[in-house]
Amino acid sequence: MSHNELNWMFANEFVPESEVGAKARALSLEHGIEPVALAIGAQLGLIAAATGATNIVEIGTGLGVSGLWLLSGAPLATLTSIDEEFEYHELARTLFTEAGYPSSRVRLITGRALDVLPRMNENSYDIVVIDGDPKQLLENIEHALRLVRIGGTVLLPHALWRGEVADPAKRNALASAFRAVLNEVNSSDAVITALSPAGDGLLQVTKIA
Ligand SMILES: C[S@@+](CC[C@H](N)C(=O)[O-])C[C@H]1O[C@@H](n2cnc3c(N)ncnc32)[C@H](O)[C@@H]1O
Repeated sequence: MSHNELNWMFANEFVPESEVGAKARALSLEHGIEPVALAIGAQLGLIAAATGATNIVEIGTGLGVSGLWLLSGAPLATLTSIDEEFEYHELARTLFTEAGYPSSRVRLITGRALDVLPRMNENSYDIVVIDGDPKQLLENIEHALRLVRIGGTVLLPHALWRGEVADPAKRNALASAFRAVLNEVNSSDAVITALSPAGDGLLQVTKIA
């Protein structure tokens, strides 16, 4: 195994997950949902804490693994999380409650992201996490950059999409869409960007203008 692979595994296994988080992760896998990697979860929590986030939006609740990490860093924040699956929201609600987060602070909106996002206020949120349908990545990024306030951050787990983004031989639609997003934010003067190779990649984009 290469040094990079060892570091990657160590960084992922180094992070302790809460009891409810581990339960949500196990349940997610049972339901065929891919939760964010541990290292990504920890990074979401850290960014929520470091930015003093009070208003967070998430596209793709799943059973709440990423949401629990976000709230672990900003326990007083309000999380608005969108998912099209009502059953997932029912389970996620139970898990958020079990973790001690009241329903007043976890707003679960059941619906399709592209129906819900246009109704949300622009320049209003500290963090927007995009973890919904990757086929709608370009539209979701556009909405996320609209919703986040100046100084706020858009977070994109899976930004390296299964190792395909870094492989120029992979030219399928998803790999190309992720590459297009990376190129676009990299060349924009309106944002500051960092790309972490942890998990399946985490793109971090802070809006500065
Ligand atoms: C990768 S999972 C999210 C995992 C979650 N963030 C976590 O860390 O546990 C993607 C989620 O997006 C939801 N989803 C897929 N397409 C969607 C759409 N068009 N609108 C809203 N939610 C969608 C799926 O139901 C699924 O729960």
